[in-house]
Amino acid sequence: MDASGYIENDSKAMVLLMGLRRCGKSSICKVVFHNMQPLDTLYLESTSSPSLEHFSTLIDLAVMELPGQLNYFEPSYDSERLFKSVGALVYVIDSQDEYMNAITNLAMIIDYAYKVNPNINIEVLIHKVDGLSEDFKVDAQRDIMQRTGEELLELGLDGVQVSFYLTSIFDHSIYEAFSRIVQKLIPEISYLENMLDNLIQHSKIEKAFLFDINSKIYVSTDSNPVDIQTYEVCAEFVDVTLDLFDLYKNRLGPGNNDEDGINKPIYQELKNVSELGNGVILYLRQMIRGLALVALSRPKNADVESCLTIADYNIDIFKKGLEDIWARSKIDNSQIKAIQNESVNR
Ligand SMILES: Nc1nc2c(ncn2[C@@H]2O[C@H](COP(=O)(O)OP(=O)(O)OP(=O)(O)O)[C@@H](O)[C@H]2O)c(=O)[nH]1
Repeated sequence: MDASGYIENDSKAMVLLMGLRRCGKSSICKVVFHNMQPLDTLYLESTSSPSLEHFSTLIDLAVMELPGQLNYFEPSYDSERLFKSVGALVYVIDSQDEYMNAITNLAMIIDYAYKVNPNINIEVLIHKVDGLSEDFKVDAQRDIMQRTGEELLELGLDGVQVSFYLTSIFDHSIYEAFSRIVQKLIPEISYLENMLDNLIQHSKIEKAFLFDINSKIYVSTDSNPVDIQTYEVCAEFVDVTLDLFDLYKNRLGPGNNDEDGINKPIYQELKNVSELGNGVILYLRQMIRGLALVALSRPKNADVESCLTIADYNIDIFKKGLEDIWARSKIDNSQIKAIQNESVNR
């Protein structure tokens, strides 16, 4: 595996989701990757065996959920192979429950994971914060960070980098956290950020996100800080666009028949532009591999039509750049595989 968390043999970045029982792992997977309504997770049954979710954005990603009751360190379980193939370890702590056991468990897992795979990203979700008051949230975060630091110090692991996120499935915080976790696994992330910076500078755009349409995780954004409300507006725009698109997607094309004379639907690129009551313009355009660019702009006194024409033109160029990056990353992967095969055959 390279530094960015790729599994050498199948070029997939793996995210491992762990935590004690009932901390919320399955709910996170269901809400983020299967669009389940948060309230419906109340009735989820306890997970008894590891489950795997695949999704393809600019990178192919796999999220594996390990059940809380599994003992990863018993000899029959090949933990070493598992941890070696992981790019990010996401550990979920239930902030509404007594969390000392979880912190001890987390420190033990970090100790093991870090020895097996020093490149692993350690990410901690302080989860279910919807039930906590603002003050309590900050206190819980400080307390969990401090206690984790102390546990790691005791194990001689004080140099290990651990990132913490406050999350809940009842708002957008879980998507924001997953976005940041996934971005760390994308080797081309700095190019993408530069390209988005260029795009917004030349197109009167205030903020742009590159969304994975299915999960609404953003795989990249420009370098301006992310304001969660802007993210929410853009994520909801993805939902509205998909709903509208589903209504019309089977439009048949007159004269667009296949060799058996059957009328085929016309391929339509996903695109939506909408002006809100406060003058904000939202723009969505399909890119490659399940990705969509969503941009927010406030043209104020400028001519909206000409702003959109310029944006269209620049987004065409951005899309070509994205196709180039994708083509290049495929070549790089196949070269790595060829080199690996060669060294195996020698
Ligand atoms: N308030 C609140 N409840 C949550 C949140 N996320 C999950 N839950 C609830 O927590 C309970 C346990 O969630 P699960 O997803 O089944 O937990 P799990 O970690 O997969 O549990 P095991 O499968 O036993 O390992 C469910 O009743 C969820 O509705 C959250 O963000 N806020």
